[in-house]
Amino acid sequence: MIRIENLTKKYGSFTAVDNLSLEIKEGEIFGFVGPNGAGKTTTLKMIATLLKPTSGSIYINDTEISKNIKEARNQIGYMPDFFGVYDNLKVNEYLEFYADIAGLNKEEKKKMIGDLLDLVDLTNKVDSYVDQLSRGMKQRLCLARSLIHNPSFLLLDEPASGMDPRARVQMKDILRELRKMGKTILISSHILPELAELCTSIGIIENGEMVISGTVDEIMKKVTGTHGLRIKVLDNIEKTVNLLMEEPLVSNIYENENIIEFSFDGGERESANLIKKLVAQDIPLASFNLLESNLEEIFMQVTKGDVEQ
Ligand SMILES: Nc1ncnc2c1ncn2[C@@H]1O[C@H](COP(=O)(O)OP(=O)(O)OP(=O)(O)O)[C@@H](O)[C@H]1O
Repeated sequence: MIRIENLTKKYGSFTAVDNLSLEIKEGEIFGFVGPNGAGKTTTLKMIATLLKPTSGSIYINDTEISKNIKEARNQIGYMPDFFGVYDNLKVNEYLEFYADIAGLNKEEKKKMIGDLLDLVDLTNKVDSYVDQLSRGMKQRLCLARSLIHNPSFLLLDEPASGMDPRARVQMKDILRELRKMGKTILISSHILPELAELCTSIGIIENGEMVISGTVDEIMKKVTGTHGLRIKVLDNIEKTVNLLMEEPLVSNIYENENIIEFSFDGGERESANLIKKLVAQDIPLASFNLLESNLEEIFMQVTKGDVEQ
């Protein structure tokens, strides 16, 4: 568990992180979202023990990190937003270098590097020069490096930035795999919809302050009071619309061919009940999704300071 209490970082008289608190439970993927310059990198660096907070506390499993920096570093894997330059270094040499720093013995090193190359799908690039890798490959190598000492917590600063859509999907698959392996992950991004489908919780930061945090569902409810849902039905559209009109949690129904969008004032349990009802009425439901565009709107809304906290 990572817990941050009233964290503040000042650069001279400028406050980059302002009294920030958050908690990330074990096994979560927490999305840390905010516009450029919001204070994400500064926060991640403080958790990674690379930057000293001006005030406030950071706990890893109930131990304040400044009390035992070595132990905190053992537990944390940090992937920075910029990848350094490594002239004349091959992929395996690069990972061996970091494995040596982490103090792995020969056998551990061989196994760990093999496993990590497999995880990030770079096994066939083991003899390539790091500088000659594509951007996506470099990002994946950097992720592998952050995992070399087998940390429980991962801090990833914009891991998919600059990647093409295919590479982003691949990065997301790797992150899901890491979650299955039991890692707790904090991932920063300035793109909210990209994180929404991956993360268990989200915090939105602006001007160093946490504007809103919670599960995607909770945030949607806090901001709009409702979610936007989109369903696709193969036929029986009129019957579906009539059924939806009878639902007290449904409003603003909009229909376009066999796609129906509506606002829904309920949580996941209520959504599940709605699906059950529709299917029980023989509605051929082909898909049922949360409207992603609403997340964009939320981000725009909260980062304009429109939201009451
Ligand atoms: N070493 C520094 N000295 C002075 N100001 C700094 C320093 N590092 C960061 N800042 C300022 O602190 C603020 C927060 O920066 P930070 O890099 O944490 O934001 P960010 O949310 O990670 O942004 P981005 O998405 O652009 O990476 C910015 O206004 C930045 O200019």
